[in-house]
Amino acid sequence: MPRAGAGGQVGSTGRCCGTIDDAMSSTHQTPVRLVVGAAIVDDLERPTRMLSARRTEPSALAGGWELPGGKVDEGESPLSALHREVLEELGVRIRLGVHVPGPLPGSTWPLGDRFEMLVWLAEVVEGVPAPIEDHDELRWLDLGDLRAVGWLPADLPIVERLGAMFGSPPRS
Ligand SMILES: Nc1nc2c([nH]c(=O)n2[C@H]2C[C@H](O)[C@@H](COP(=O)(O)OP(=O)(O)OP(=O)(O)O)O2)c(=O)[nH]1
Repeated sequence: MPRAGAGGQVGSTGRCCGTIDDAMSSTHQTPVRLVVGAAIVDDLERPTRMLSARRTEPSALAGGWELPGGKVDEGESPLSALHREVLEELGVRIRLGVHVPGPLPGSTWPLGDRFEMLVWLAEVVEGVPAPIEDHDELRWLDLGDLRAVGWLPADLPIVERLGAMFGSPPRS
């Protein structure tokens, strides 16, 4: 699996190519915007729980649970964006684990028509997560019960994959 190394700068994903490096050094071939998300676990080496966050906006997505993260800004690398978003939203610094490959070219996960997401495992190295921005509640989920919250629809395949990675497929 790709390591969580330094990434190139990117503003959109570009669907042409087949690797995460392509997604991370896109040439803006489509209007699809790149989003990054962190599957934050309690311990990267021996995970037992994963953090979920409940969105507050926009109204169409409010109340849905998701992975902390957000859009990659123009001229920003995906990994810088992920660290920035997690710090802004939860007030914590993280250490990244493996990339969680998605099904699209560039190893991204589809989020409707307008967004694609790169996902990494992560653990907190400084601070205690709090719903500072964009969320009104955080919840640690047992890895065997990842479906305990109402995930945004686009997150369900990601959660399924994470459950398989953790060796405990989520209950339906
Ligand atoms: N962060 C995140 N966004 C997700 C997930 N699932 C999902 O469908 N999305 C959607 C919601 C949004 O339409 C889009 C990401 O936008 P965002 O609102 O999180 O990005 P952001 O924090 O940079 O927000 P903003 O500054 O543009 O307001 O992707 C997920 O697990 N995490």
